[in-house]
Amino acid sequence: MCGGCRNRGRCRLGLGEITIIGDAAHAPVRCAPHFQAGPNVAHGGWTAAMFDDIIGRSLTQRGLRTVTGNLTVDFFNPVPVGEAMIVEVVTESRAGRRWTMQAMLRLERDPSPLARAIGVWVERREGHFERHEAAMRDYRAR
Ligand SMILES: CCCCC/C=C\C/C=C\C/C=C\C/C=C\CCCC(=O)SCCNC(=O)CCNC(=O)[C@H](O)C(C)(C)COP(=O)(O)OP(=O)(O)OC[C@H]1O[C@@H](n2cnc3c(N)ncnc32)[C@H](O)[C@@H]1OP(=O)(O)O
Repeated sequence: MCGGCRNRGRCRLGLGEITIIGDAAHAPVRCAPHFQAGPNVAHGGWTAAMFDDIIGRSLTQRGLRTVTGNLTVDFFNPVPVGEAMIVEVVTESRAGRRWTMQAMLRLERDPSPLARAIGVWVERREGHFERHEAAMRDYRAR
């Protein structure tokens, strides 16, 4: 679970446990009603956040310490609210600290993709978050 929900013990985005199979992964997801945009349709930001979280956590579960460098989402069809869906993640390539990842979202019982994400995750250098904290302390002291 990400830092925002860990203490609550419940993923507010509605994302399930990730299963890792080699360099791929999959997870059950369900868009919570409070992310509704159009009638019974998920907000596009939910779809992007869901992909970001699932891909990022799948890399964490594989023992990689990464941050999202970029993320592009293609929306093929409306994403329903409250419906059981599956996200499937694959590793496209790796170059140094850069991991190019792709993921698809689909209904649980239908193989057609509703949305696709492609993005680059960059392995963090030691002290990544500490450097950020220090930079923010300097900024606030200005
Ligand atoms: C949502 C996921 C939750 C996952 C939580 C999981 C489990 C929780 C358990 C424990 C919790 C503990 C810790 C939690 C840890 C992480 C979770 C949070 C993840 C995030 O919080 S995510 C937030 C959004 N994310 C950012 O906040 C990134 C902001 N950014 C930067 O911090 C820097 O920008 C950085 C680090 C990306 C690079 O900086 P840097 O100085 O280390 O490295 P440098 O610039 O030299 O780049 C090295 C190579 O990456 C290439 N590269 C650089 N930037 C790129 C880009 N944008 N796109 C494509 N490629 C890029 C270069 O081209 C070069 O490639 P090459 O080596 O081939 O030349």
